[in-house]
Amino acid sequence: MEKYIIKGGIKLNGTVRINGGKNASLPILAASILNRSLSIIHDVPVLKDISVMMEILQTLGADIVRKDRTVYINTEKIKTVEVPESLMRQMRSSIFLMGPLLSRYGKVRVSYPGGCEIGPRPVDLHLKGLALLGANIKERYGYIEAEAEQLKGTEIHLDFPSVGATENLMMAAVLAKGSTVIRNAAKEPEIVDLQNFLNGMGACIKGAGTDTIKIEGVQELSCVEHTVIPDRIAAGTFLIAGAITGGRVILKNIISEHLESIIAKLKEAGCKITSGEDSVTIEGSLPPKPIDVIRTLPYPGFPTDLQAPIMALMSIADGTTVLTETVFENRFKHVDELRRMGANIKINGHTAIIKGVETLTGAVVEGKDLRAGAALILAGLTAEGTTVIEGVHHVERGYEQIETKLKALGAEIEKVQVDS
Ligand SMILES: CC(=O)N[C@H]1[C@@H](OP(=O)(O)OP(=O)(O)OC[C@H]2O[C@@H](n3ccc(=O)[nH]c3=O)[C@H](O)[C@@H]2O)O[C@H](CO)[C@@H](O)[C@@H]1O
Ligand SMILES: C=C(OP(=O)(O)O)C(=O)O
Repeated sequence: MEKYIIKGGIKLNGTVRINGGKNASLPILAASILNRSLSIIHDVPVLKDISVMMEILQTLGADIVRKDRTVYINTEKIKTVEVPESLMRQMRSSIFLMGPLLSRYGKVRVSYPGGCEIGPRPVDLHLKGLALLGANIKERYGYIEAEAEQLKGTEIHLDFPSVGATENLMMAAVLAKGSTVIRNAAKEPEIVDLQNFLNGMGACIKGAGTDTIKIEGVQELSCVEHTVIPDRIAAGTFLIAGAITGGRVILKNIISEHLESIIAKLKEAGCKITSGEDSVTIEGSLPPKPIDVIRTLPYPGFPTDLQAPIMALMSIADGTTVLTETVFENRFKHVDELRRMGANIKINGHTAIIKGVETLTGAVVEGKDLRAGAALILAGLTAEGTTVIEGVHHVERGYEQIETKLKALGAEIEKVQVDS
């Protein structure tokens, strides 16, 4: 078993390059199925979820080569439309295979996807949308099967602006006959990136980034070359690392517009932040000021993926913060672990009331999901003494070599192998 061991209390100082986004890369890799030819994708992060998606594509018959940060995928020889259950269960994003396979081959068979346990994560909106596009869907024996000789453009109104459903339906509609309109679509930057990738291969999509996306079906698609947008959640995490240590951190390769909601909250916490064209600098000052209210919301609201990290910061604020999680049912698994480190947090339904304490203290804790793990690393960076964090495999789903990057900023952090 691997663990992170952190000696806290060091102000971080230096520059970190933010890698291409996990959440942007995953649907884009799945979308490479659509062109039945070559996709060249730059700045694909080296992460567990990405290797699972590449393994799935390879199992389906795609040729994949990674050279450094660029992935070359040729999907000309896809030979099956069934994704093995063992791979489906490894992450939530395996559901992205449905739209492209159904659209391209008229058939798909997958099991229910896995992923972090942050509350129920149904796929009803994905399936409802695919059915509206004309798919005949059967859910039986733990599998979802969908068939349609030719998907047909239609109007889809999402009950909730689900990121994954918007992306899956965009991919499904690209080769459908006629026009599709997705209303109440999610507006996340990763959806704009997917639109740009798909349009790069010849799709005709407009409106990503707004709540109405229009897709005019086309018959054929071709090769594409694309660079994935920077990971705004990793960027937010490193900004909080600067804030929580009272340090000075410069992020390179970011799109500052994507960070507006987190930057606004970190300014409320008393941090000095300056944004350049593709960089941002944070200067933290301790103790952080409390942020009165934080509510997670779909983009451009405060991202649920930064809820746990900002809670770590507010644990040492000079006052009380009320933080409400509105996107996921059960995303407070970090709270008990932060309490072990001395945090004073009360939970009332979906709301956490965080009374800042003067210092956190090192303890043995477990990151039970990806962002919970990140929050505990952040807490460990500020805590007195040594923090041992279990659950490295969750963190590695979404952060590329986080320990190496934090070390380069001056942190005392090691990833160690421990006999379990
Ligand atoms: C790979 C990826 O991009 N993951 C992100 C994506 O996840 P994901 O695409 O799974 O998130 P969604 O936006 O779909 O989910 C938001 C909410 O909608 C619900 N829902 C979703 C689909 C559905 O069919 N039915 C339904 O009820 C979910 O249970 C959840 O409560 O957006 C989330 C919200 O910003 C982020 O936390 C994830 O990091
Ligand atoms: C919940 C997350 O990812 P996924 O949707 O891939 O589980 C995340 O990135 O925080």
